Amino acid sequence: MSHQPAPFPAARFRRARQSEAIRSLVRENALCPSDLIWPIFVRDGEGIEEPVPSMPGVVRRSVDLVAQAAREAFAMGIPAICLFPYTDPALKTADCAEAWNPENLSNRATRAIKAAVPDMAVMTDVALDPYNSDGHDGFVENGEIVNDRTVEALVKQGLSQADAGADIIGPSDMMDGRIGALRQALEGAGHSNVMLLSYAAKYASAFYGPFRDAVGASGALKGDKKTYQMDPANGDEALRLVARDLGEGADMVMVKPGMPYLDICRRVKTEFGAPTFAYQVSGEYAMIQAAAQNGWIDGERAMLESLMCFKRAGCDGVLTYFAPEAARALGA
Ligand SMILES: NCC(=O)CCC(=O)O
Repeated sequence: MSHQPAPFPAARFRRARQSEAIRSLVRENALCPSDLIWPIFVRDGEGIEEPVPSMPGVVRRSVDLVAQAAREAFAMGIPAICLFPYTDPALKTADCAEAWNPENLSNRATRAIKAAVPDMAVMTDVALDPYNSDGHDGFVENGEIVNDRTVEALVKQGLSQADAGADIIGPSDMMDGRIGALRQALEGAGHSNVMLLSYAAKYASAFYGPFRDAVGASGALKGDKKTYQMDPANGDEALRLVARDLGEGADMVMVKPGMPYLDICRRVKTEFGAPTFAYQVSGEYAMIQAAAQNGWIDGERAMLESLMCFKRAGCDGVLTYFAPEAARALGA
């Protein structure tokens, strides 16, 4: 910015901060429930809500209660929900076949939500980790996570999700070439309106720990995900990945985790101007909740501040476990 402010006292910046009325007039960004995508955990059974200990306030819900939660969230102005299945360990195999079972938890939950709240957008997760006995997002051969055979499986998984009624498919696997393969397959199967929200810049992060508890993947994972998820030291690479995924047919892109990566969000938005989302991941959620529960921070203020900062960094929206709480705090 080359513009120089007038010298003091002509310029007194505190004039614009003197009251809530004035502050609201000059506020540069706004946070609303329509900015939020709510990730939820689905489990088997009926009438079950089971707390996730490492994510205070978050539960795993059976499909019937997922539909009810979706109805309530949509009534609060939250436009989209994102499904993550807690898969029975007995269904986790090396061939990951449960991932494209039309009757798997994610597909059943999608159909239940679309039946209960047809106007709510349902987003699903494309990656093999919830179904893989090795806990990885791709197939493991001789200790290596193989790319191209995994992409073929991801396409089957994505198509089964689109067939179940998903509006937005979110490939979170970080294999190379999956966006183009999915886009081509969706077009070929008559799903040309199904959107791809690419987890384009997904980092190999320590902040995913509580999520792995929530989906029951902590025990299964052998090794780490550093050969496919990004090195937290890299920024330019994120731009190359976003360019690649937009070029292959992604409609929207994501940066993940969120709070430690706001510089990446800003660079992506400024460079491409595409719909840009951040994922405020489980570890970020858990840190705020744990500090609030200890009385160390004001939980509601910290939540709203963290979400507003995503907007300021250029994000069009945020995936956050706080979605319903934030919508309530925003007066929905
Ligand atoms: N594919 C989805 C995730 O890995 C979520 C991570 C988190 O919330 O920690």
